[in-house]
Amino acid sequence: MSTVLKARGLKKYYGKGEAQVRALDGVDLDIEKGEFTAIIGTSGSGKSTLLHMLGGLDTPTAGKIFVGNTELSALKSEEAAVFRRKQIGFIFQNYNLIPVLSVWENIVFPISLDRQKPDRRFIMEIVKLLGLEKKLDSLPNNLSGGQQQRVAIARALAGKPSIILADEPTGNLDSHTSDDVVGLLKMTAREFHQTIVMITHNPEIAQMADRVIRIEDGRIAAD
Ligand SMILES: Nc1ncnc2c1ncn2[C@@H]1O[C@H](COP(=O)(O)OP(=O)(O)OP(=O)(O)O)[C@@H](O)[C@H]1O
Repeated sequence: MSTVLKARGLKKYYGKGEAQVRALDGVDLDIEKGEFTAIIGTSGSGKSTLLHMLGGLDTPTAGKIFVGNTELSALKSEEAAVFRRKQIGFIFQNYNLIPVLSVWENIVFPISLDRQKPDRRFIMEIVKLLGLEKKLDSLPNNLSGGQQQRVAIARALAGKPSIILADEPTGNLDSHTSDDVVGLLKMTAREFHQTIVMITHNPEIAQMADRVIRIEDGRIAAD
């Protein structure tokens, strides 16, 4: 197994003095290729902060993050954005689809930002696995929550990133749809050898993971 994502001495402090919040307070973490990791913990424990740091969406107060052999935390913001779009797919609770673009356009949008050609054959494979082939011309608002999240999964996978980071992706879905969506995510990621790190409040969803990490007060409390 090889490590695809590594954090060392990761800290994120917000504010100063009395009002300072230590959202992350020294996290060391190694994520292996192909692993499906769930991150659990109470509200405010630092889960989203950790995920955002791991994906380079925000910069740490201290510590380092490596994606493969690249130190993400050392890249300048424009470099980091390009690197991120190639290596990391994000899935959020609120889907974050663009309402005026069709399903297909949403799926290929991050690829078009880098002026690359989408691999249509590969994306159609994902679309079929996710059961979206009849929805490609629809607008996101005409889809159910579960369908919208499947579009967000297809978008995250479309650029063939090595890592998928998902922040409470089933938070707006009923339990049956949640199981389906995570099952599909797990299946597609396995098919394409991708690594998943997913925040969840749902114990059933956490049970579907290979590894469960509990965050408490900005630190890893159990692994
Ligand atoms: N931009 C910010 N400015 C100040 N404090 C912040 C900021 N973002 C997060 N925090 C604080 O950092 C701590 C960790 O927040 P974080 O969102 O990482 O928790 P979480 O475990 O993801 O919570 P939830 O499960 O409710 O989403 C909280 O105390 C939060 O209030």
